[in-house]
Amino acid sequence: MSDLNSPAAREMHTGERTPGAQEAAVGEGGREAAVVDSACVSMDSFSVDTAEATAAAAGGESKDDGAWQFAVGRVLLCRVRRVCTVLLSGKGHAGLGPWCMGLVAGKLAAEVVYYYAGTLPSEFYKVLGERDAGGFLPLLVRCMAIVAAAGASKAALEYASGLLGVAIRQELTQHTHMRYLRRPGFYAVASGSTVDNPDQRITQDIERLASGSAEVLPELLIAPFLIAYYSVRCWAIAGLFGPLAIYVYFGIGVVATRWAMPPIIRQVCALERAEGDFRFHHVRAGEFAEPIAFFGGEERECKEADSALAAVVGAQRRVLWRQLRLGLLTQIFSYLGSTVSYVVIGIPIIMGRYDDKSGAELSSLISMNAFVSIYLIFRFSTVIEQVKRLADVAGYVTRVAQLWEELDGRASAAGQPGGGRRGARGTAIVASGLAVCAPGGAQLVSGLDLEVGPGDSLLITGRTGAGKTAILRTLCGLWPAAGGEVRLPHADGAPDVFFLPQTPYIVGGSLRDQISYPGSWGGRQRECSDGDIGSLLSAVGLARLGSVVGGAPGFDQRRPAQEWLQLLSPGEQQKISMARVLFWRPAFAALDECTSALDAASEEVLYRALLSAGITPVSISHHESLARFHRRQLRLDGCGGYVLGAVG
Ligand SMILES: Nc1ncnc2c1ncn2[C@@H]1O[C@H](COP(=O)(O)OP(=O)(O)OP(=O)(O)O)[C@@H](O)[C@H]1O
Repeated sequence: MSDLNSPAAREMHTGERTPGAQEAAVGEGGREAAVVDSACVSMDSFSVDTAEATAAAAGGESKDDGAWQFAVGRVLLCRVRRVCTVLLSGKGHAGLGPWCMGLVAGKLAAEVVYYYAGTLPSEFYKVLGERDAGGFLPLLVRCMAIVAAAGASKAALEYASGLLGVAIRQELTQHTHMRYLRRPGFYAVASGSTVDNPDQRITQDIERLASGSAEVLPELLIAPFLIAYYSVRCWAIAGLFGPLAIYVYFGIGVVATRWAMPPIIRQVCALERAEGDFRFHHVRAGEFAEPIAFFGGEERECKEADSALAAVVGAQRRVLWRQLRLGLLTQIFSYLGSTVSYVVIGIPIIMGRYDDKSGAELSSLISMNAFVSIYLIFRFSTVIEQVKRLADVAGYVTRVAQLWEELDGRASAAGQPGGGRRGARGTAIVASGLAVCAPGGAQLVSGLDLEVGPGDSLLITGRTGAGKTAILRTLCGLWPAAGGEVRLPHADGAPDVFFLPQTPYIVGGSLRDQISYPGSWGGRQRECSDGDIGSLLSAVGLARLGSVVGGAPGFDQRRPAQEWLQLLSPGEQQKISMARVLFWRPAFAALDECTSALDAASEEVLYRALLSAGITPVSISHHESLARFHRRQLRLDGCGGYVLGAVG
């Protein structure tokens, strides 16, 4: 481990997670975080993990595999344990433990059927060898019934295993949603670059983890029972030498796969990252099709897409290469297994153990012996093969757990005292000595003293990049205050400031959903009636939208977000956003260039509607024409300083 904790190894740390966040996760994590003991996520293993991820992402192997295996083993085990804890304490299905146990019981029952199917050849050897015409027909009927039952149980078990995969996926995804889609983690993780492609981890990696483990786990769980049973049977027929030889053979297989598995986990992680980047490129190209077409940027997009594809293909090749190493081992192990079975069967025969048997009895015994020992070897081979699949599952466990750990870090960092603080509730927006810093640490505004009371509207201006939006982010709590204090007015136990971002957010759903988004706000629930929709559309100058959707009967007609985006121009999207403010009637509205796409007349209509609804605006704008709707102006100089005064 020491070489991996060296400064050189630490230099490889990519910033995928900050050590501070990691320590915070250890110290202040949630219920599941507590399950992961601190040793699991210590700085040592973290260094190894991120250094390795860097190497993997670069497609290189900079480290000694032995140390990597140790780190993977320790960290990975804790992550697996965490996933299991989530599944076993699941809320959605009253825990998946009974589910899993049911499937294991089913598999064991099916094994009884397979056992009887396996002994049939031995019985046929005996009946046919003794030319027993009377026994042949009943045996044939029994054979058909047993083989049909074996086929039916295999199909039923595949169905049950598929259902288990779906249940695991639902449980893990809901657990992730609960942690991801809430403050403070969502904004930081979704908008930052702390873990790559969180969306892919939630939508795809969890699914692969679930389907993979639903197939692998029951096999591994029944393995000890079957191995014990067939060991006893093998011992009874071939003596102690039989199971002993097979055990030694299996031991060699375990050591070999232990050596070949970790590089696959690492490459699966790198592949998933490349897949996520590739998909992101296409999602973005679709989202920005119009600007790309206006720019004539298709050729460049094609080059970028090809280079993202090249990264995926390269990662796939590396995974296949690592899998070949493990595949060679598992396949050779499987095929050599049949040779071991000949040894197990042959030695007792050569030693004269069955010399007293007739020809038919010996054929029957050899067949039975072959079945028992080959089945025991098959069970061991299955374990080794499942380990190969487990390597892929482990890659997905790593990616999903990394996302959880990042969310833990965010949650606990939010609870820790930072440079600034959020003070007691009041009736005004107050900033005292507020220092605003960008996540990289660059100071944007310092020593800001500000109080905006009801009716005391404020316009924030300054050159591009001066930190106007940064002030709103800090007031809202999306960014922690680097120093000083923030206080927000409260009503119904929640902040009474509606923050409207620079980019309008149009959701999928009905017109009623658009206007009443986010459904409940600031601890308030409000019915959005047909009358509300009609009057709000008129207030923001969007009455035409009412007729476009077909009047009141069309207010509840659901449309995908994409369709709304085609139906509404950027200016109309801003009007819809303003309709939301008017619908929720907050005491204050923080408006970040919310009328930037509107003509002056429409801007005036919106601001008059806001003021007559008694909403105090705190606006960011480059439009001087907006000054007349505000009492005071905060001018940022772009160097950390500011001037606050009356509009004039
Ligand atoms: N997530 C981030 N990480 C690092 N720096 C950031 C981040 N977000 C914003 N910044 C930086 O903070 C500075 C202020 O950004 P901000 O969005 O507040 O500017 P602004 O004054 O609102 O500009 P504009 O008039 O263009 O909207 C910018 O230089 C920007 O690069």
